[in-house]
Amino acid sequence: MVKHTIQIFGRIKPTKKTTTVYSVDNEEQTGASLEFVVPRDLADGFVNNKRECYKFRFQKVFDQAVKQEEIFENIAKPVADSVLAGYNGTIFAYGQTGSGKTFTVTGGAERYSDRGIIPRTLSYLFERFSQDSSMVYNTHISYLEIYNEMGYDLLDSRHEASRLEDLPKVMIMEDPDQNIHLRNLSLQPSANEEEALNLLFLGDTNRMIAETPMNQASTRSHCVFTVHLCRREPGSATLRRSKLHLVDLAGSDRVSKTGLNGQLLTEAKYINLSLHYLEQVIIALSEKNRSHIPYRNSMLTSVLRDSLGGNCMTTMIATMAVDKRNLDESISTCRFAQRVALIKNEAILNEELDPALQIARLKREIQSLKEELAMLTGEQRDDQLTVEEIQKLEELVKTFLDDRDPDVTLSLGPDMRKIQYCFSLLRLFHTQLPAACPCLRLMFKNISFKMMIMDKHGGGNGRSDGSPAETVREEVIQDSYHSAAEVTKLKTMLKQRDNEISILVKMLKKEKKRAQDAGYRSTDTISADHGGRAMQYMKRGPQLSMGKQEAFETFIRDHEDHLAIEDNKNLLKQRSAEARRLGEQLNEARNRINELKKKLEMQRRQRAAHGVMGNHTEAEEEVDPVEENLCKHIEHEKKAYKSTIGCLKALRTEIEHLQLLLERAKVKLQKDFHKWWSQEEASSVQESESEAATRCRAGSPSGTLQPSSPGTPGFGAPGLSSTVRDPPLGPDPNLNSSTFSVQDLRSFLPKSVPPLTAVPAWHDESLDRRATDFAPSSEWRALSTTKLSSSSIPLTGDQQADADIQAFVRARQNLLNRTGPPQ
Ligand SMILES: Nc1ncnc2c1ncn2[C@@H]1O[C@H](COP(=O)(O)OP(=O)(O)OP(=O)(O)O)[C@@H](O)[C@H]1O
Repeated sequence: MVKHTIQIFGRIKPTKKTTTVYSVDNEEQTGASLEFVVPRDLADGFVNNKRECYKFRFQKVFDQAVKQEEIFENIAKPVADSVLAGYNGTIFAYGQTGSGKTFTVTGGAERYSDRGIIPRTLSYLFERFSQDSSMVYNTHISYLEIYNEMGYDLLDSRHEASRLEDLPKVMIMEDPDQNIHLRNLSLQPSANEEEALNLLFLGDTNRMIAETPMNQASTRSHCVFTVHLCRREPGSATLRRSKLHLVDLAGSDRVSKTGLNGQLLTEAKYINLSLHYLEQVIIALSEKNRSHIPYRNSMLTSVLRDSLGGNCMTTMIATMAVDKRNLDESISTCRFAQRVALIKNEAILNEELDPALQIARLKREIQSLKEELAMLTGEQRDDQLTVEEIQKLEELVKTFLDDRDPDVTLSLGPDMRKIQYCFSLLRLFHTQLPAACPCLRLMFKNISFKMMIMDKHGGGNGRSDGSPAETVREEVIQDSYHSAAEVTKLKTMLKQRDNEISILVKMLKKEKKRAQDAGYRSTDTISADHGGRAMQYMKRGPQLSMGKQEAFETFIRDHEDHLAIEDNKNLLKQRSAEARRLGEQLNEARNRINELKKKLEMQRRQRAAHGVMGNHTEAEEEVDPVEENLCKHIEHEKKAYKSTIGCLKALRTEIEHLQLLLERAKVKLQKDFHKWWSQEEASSVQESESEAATRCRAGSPSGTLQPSSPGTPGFGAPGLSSTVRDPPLGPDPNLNSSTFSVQDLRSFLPKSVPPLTAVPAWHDESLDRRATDFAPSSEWRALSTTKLSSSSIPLTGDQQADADIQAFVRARQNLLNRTGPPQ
């Protein structure tokens, strides 16, 4: 058992704004300290108007410039090491909204170097597994989100969550020993780093997609990413299970300060309540002689029960923003950390026996002891070997004979019946070999066991003793007498299978092409696995119409993440090219090694042949310089090969991460766009309605307005719900400006008015021309200078298309107002 107080670290988020006066001292003997100096006038009613200095102790404080790598090395690596040793570990980030919790735990969304604790820890763990061949490791991942006191499984791939409520709900269960179990939380196996990172990505994407429209999920919910580890020595019945929780808590901002109301206030209360219960648990744990710890008050404290005052090595990262306006929140975060530092945990090695394995091992031991006893007491077993036993022995002998290793052994245990049977098999084999020639003997070792048995018994007229060896012999004889009909039948079957395969290949190709056509992303940048989720999300919405697609492209160009995405794309291309180059180098090195090996083999054979001929001299027994040289060369090539593999592996990890970042950025763009688009549509409707109302009030239904006759461009058929405010100025000169929506217009029309033609004759070219000409520059400038409203665009009469065109023009106008036309 290891007694250990919770380790607390501070991390300060970089800022360009004026900061409060603070100092970090990491040189103190007792750890580190963080001190805030608050001018007395500012302190009034602010934090505590009696003090000017606030000093807090930490294990270490990471100031603004500290990079993710250092955070991982100092904070996460020691915890990961103890998890590898079999202890439970938890790292949780606590701090106000926007102070860098997600950045620290998961990482930034822009650069590979911004990878946070989770991806780095996964990378580290899998690297350690690969270095330790004495153990078998098994890893599972779970990802839980707690929002408004409800748990959700972020890794459920069966669900296409568009809302948080669509995700499976996770329930807390407690067994009689008061152990907590999370029902419905899936544990996903991950055999390597890539799979684990994919799970992280899946969870993060689910979290992002399922965000409530009103607020960012990361601010309002707690997330617990857990690595479940099981390790054992091969064949051992003892296994060690450990868990590593990596926790990104909701923002700790105080409700009173946030000025929220309505739904947000309810949520904030929940969050504050769960963080309040967390604080209560922490206070209770830091008080001596407290017998009751109120873990059950909230889901978060129930889940973290082991991490707080239990069997776990726990570390807290207090994240802080030090701009002036955040001073009081930072001080409150530090105060919380000081209380956490008082909590003592007792981590124990989670070792257990695998009952199934233990039983099997004991059974084997009993059997072996019985056989040994029988041998020692002379009580030989006289029952026959079973068919399975005989088959197993024959396989053992075959493997033994096929093995080129001169030190190979044949272990049969103490059962005399088995030993005798194997001897008889070996004798059979031995009598077939020309005794004088060792080379031939070696060659014969590679002759299949089946052939050997057949040879021994000649052309099938031997006596059948019913042993498996005999059965094999008979099978072989029968094989040779296959009738022509049988062969034809087999050939036909083969052909059928070939046909089936070619049909399947064609289908696969078609499917692949379809996926590529539909794909938003380019396949050279995004791996198939990673793309799945984002594609699902994109497919969920309706296909973008032309106008919307245009707006989307413009939106992307103006999006704040655009530059970062472009940078990452370029970096990805660069890295992919490097990876290709390294791959080619590897192939070349492999070929060179194979060539060298062949030469070496040849050299050895020549020398051996020399020896067999008997004309070798003493000198030839010595080390052959050619051989030695070849060996050195091979070693050298192997080293280069290994180091290239190392580089390629690192590159692969980086490429995968970049792919994930791009994938996530795309999902975010898509989501932001849909949100923005619906806002534009809504305001468009609102505006047109208010304009119409103004005109109605003025008593001027735009007197010149004429209901369109069939074939007249500009107005849709009754039933259109789009928001055509003005008749088009363009193609139809007969129509004057009007500011009616179609609904308004319809209310003026007699019921008997015949339906208007939905798609005017000029529509196609005109719209197509617009769609293609809408490329930046001329059209953009024209639009921006003439301040075109949606009414200046001729409409199609198609409800969906018209709505899109209207919204698009508005959106474009807004963008222009915001950013100016693109050059
Ligand atoms: N150490 C850092 N270096 C660079 N950027 C940072 C750092 N810490 C945070 N940021 C940036 O600050 C912004 C807010 O950070 P983050 O989302 O991690 O805050 P948070 O505490 O998780 O907020 P919330 O409570 O809303 O989830 C992000 O854009 C992030 O990239």
